[in-house]
Amino acid sequence: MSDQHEPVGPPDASINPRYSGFATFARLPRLDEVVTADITVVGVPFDSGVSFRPGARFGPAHVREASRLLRPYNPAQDVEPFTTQQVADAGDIVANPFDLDEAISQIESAATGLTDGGSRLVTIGGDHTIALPLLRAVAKKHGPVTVLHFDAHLDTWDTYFGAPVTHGTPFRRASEEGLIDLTTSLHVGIRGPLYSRQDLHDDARLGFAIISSAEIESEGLAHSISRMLGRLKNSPLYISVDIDVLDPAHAPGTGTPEAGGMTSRELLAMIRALRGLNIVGADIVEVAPAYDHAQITAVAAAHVAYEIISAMTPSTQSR
Ligand SMILES: N=C(N)NCCCC(=O)O
Ligand SMILES: [Zn+2]
Ligand SMILES: [Zn+2]
Repeated sequence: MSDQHEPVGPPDASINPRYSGFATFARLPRLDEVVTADITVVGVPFDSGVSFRPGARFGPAHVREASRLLRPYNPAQDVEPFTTQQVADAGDIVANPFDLDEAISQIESAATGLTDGGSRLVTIGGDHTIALPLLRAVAKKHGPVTVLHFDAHLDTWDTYFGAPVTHGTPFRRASEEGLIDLTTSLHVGIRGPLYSRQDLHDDARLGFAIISSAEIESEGLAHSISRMLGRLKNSPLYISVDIDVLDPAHAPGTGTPEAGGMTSRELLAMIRALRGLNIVGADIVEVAPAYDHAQITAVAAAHVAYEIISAMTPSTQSR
């Protein structure tokens, strides 16, 4: 935590209209306007890894725009995430749209640079490919991490068109590379058709347990939360939220929508339950504004990021 300096929060919305000015996440200061940040929000406008609808490269700008309405006090977690600690927006990481390998290494090195001073990253994508370089950066610092992955999709497939690095494959690569804890990692919200039964066997072998969307419905939210917490233990936790974990009614603006998903209320409740765990980083990916309506998806993503940042906030007002 940055001591000596009072945190700079968002400007007062009753003095500066919240719809004016450049969009940073939650109207927070830019990283270059503060001395250091405890939590850094960064965008990765990259979607060259998608298998279906493109457009998640425009996700960061869309989520920032919708995040203008967020307020400083989060009653659901009883925290002031922007007062207790310094949160700042680092802008966007440059990722080459024509060279996937270069993009991946640009993301890894930018993420490494942004976290070298101890700041934790909350990344807004971008398609799910970006989770791989982000996990590489996180595992360099923390060793293998618990991955808590909210998604309709497993994203542990092997290749698409022979390509090993895509938005459907980041967690297989991460598992193979030893970036994740194989005994504690978990998918939440899985549903929909697969390529074959084998997908589930491979997924288990790669280190993931599953709380499906159907299980949340049949067993209830409280049961799912306790199953989730039981699996996670207390190793360093990385949270990856593919916004398509939400039902298309709650998140139409995404590239590979699947019917029968979670509500935003359920997702926010599951994230709030992570408070107090050792969250070392997070991403929110797959927001594709071209398919969004009335910012439905972007509002959900902004709130997901806000709840994650709140869950990362120390409870004691330690300043
Ligand atoms: N990561 C996301 N959103 N989707 C992966 C879907 C891969 C497929 O086309 O089967
Ligand atoms: Zn997905
Ligand atoms: Zn995904």
